[in-house]
Amino acid sequence: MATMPSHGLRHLSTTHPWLKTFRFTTSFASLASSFTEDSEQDESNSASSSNTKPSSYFPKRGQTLELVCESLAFKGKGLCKVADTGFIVLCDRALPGERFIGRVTRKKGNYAVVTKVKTTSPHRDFVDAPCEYASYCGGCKTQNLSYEAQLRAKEYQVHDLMIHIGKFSQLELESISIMKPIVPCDIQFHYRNKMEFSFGSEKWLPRESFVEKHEGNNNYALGLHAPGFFDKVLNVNKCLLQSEPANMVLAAIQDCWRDADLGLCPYNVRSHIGFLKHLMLRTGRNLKTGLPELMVNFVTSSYKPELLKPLVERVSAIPEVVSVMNNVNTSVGNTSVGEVEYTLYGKPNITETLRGLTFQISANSFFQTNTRQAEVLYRLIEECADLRGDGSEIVLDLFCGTGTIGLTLAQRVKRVYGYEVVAQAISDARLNAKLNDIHNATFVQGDLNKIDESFGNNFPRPDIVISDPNRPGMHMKLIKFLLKLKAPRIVYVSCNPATCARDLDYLCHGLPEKNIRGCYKLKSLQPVDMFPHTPHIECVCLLELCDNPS
Ligand SMILES: C[S@@+](CC[C@H](N)C(=O)[O-])C[C@H]1O[C@@H](n2cnc3c(N)ncnc32)[C@H](O)[C@@H]1O
Repeated sequence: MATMPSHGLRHLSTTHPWLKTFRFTTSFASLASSFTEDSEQDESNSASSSNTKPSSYFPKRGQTLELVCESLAFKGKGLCKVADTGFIVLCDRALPGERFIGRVTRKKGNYAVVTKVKTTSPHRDFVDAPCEYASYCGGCKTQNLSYEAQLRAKEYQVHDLMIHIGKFSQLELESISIMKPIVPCDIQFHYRNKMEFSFGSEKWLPRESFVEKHEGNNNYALGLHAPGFFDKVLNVNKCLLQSEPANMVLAAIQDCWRDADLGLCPYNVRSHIGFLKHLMLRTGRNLKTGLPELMVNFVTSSYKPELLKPLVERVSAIPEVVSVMNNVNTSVGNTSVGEVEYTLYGKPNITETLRGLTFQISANSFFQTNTRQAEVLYRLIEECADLRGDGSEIVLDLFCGTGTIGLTLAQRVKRVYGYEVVAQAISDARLNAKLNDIHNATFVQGDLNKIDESFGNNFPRPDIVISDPNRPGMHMKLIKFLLKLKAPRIVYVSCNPATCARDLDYLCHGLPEKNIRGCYKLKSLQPVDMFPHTPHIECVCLLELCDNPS
């Protein structure tokens, strides 16, 4: 199989007529194009659909509207309807119940995007945001909403998407309890084990504090990109989502990196000149003591260890820091994965435990970002898998990453087969199997968007398929493969309820216009909150093969 990662959303926008008619439906399910990251593609589809269905109402760009936010849509945007028209507008940082004046900034197919000009009456469930950057930072968007209200909004979103995109009935979802209440995250701050900050030569400042343009090092920033700005960075000294020791590292670096004597300058994403690109902080756990251990990863545009030396000395003095890495990325792109990686201090990886197994995490390997809630998620997956435990079953782990799900099931099954596109993740998965003395797991690198007829020849028919794709969901080729494979049970783990609903629809109801028959029944759907204060929602879905597929 080829190994080029690709995005499977193209088929979302072309095969679903609802995408073209959402003007006439009421909920954010109809705004699925805005739920996806490949919005360029979907925008053009929505725009062309607006030509085919001319609307009687469309606000003008620059027009101000008085709006009330009804609910939260994908990416945490507030969904509002223009009074008397039902026309849908989306507004970043508008929260349910909030009445506000919004200015139309963009028309997107059959809906518009507005920016908030002024709140006229606040939203329901208001709480003070503990983070000083909460109003600007792109990471947390709903810190001002009580956690209970955040959970309600997420649950409502999944429910609505399952009805409008998944085409499941309210009766199915509610009366026979297919949809379970969302599982809350018991820790709502300091839950992230990985944060990536950017160095920038242009500090982003909120309008009210923008007095004059700062020159020289005063304009340098280390933090998170302000939403919508690829070149401006909001300087942050602390992030309430990461661990306390990670905040100590961030503070230590902030304290010294601008010192002119050090000769350090951030990489400028416009001129492509400069040295420091990103700072990645990963928190793991010391297996002997159970205490946190930290990896600090400097991503730079070239290899100049002498320049990093003062920073390395500073952070390695923090007892929790056991690894300082340098990923050298010479490309003009903004990614943090280097072409070459150097260990500047300590060891090249950190460790973590999950479901009783040990995992080694390197700078660029994928690992669930909320370890504590991943325990909950994996327990739910295991419950859905409902293994007999007699070592007779075969598990197919699709989109296996570093093998974590498959490995946590391996001890109770005959064999696990894992597929994943990233080569490094596959070598990590094999290493993790060895580390845990697991010998019945096979991990194969391959692109699941590019499977052909031969896919499936190298493993026996599985009893259970686990599928955990990233946000674009499953490619139609894979859906067709699964419908042909007819494994008795599929556990679908999703981080995007919109594409999840679409894939469940295909697997359960088929696609009659393409002569594709669904053969699964949705038995349970469990939303899980892995990332409080952010718009992200995880779902664990159990599908069982129908006796008599309709
Ligand atoms: C949400 S992660 C799940 C990882 C893993 N199951 C876990 O729980 O840690 C999705 C994984 O799918 C992989 N992936 C994305 N597109 C893929 C493709 N086309 N073919 C195979 N794997 C892909 C990503 O590299 C990533 O590791």
